[in-house]
Amino acid sequence: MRITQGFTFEAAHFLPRVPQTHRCFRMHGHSYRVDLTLEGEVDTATGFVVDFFDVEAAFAPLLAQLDHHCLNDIEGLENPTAELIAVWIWERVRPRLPQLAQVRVYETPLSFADYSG
Ligand SMILES: Nc1nc2c(c(=O)[nH]1)N=C([C@H](O)[C@H](O)COP(=O)(O)OP(=O)(O)OP(=O)(O)O)CN2
Ligand SMILES: [Zn+2]
Repeated sequence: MRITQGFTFEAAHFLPRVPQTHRCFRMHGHSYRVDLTLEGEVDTATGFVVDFFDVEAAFAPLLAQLDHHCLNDIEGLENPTAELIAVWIWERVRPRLPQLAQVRVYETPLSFADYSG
């Protein structure tokens, strides 16, 4: 069974490694969405793979770091592409939630990156 909990946050960023003529070289913002997918057996007692509340609690400190911040200022996110944000989240959430199977980061409603370790 796979379950998914979604989160949203607002953040500024720029992409320092694209050409200066690329519009993403300039500071701008996105309404990001993060989907955390967890995989496992359904506990017969609770009916849960993992309690969604536990997913929220595990992600809360990261959400606080990301929301309404400039992502480039965050350690490990100096080049905050959707791909590298997904890796950054994976590395910090997986130790708390070993059932984590995928991190999906939407930079726009139509553009996202998936990471599964
Ligand atoms: N593989 C990736 N490509 C791009 C990334 C990325 O993270 N991974 N990021 C960007 C920029 O952050 C850019 O800001 C993306 O957003 P946007 O310019 O809004 O892209 P849209 O295509 O939705 O813009 P429209 O205005 O709707 O055309 C670029 N590439
Ligand atoms: Zn961008």
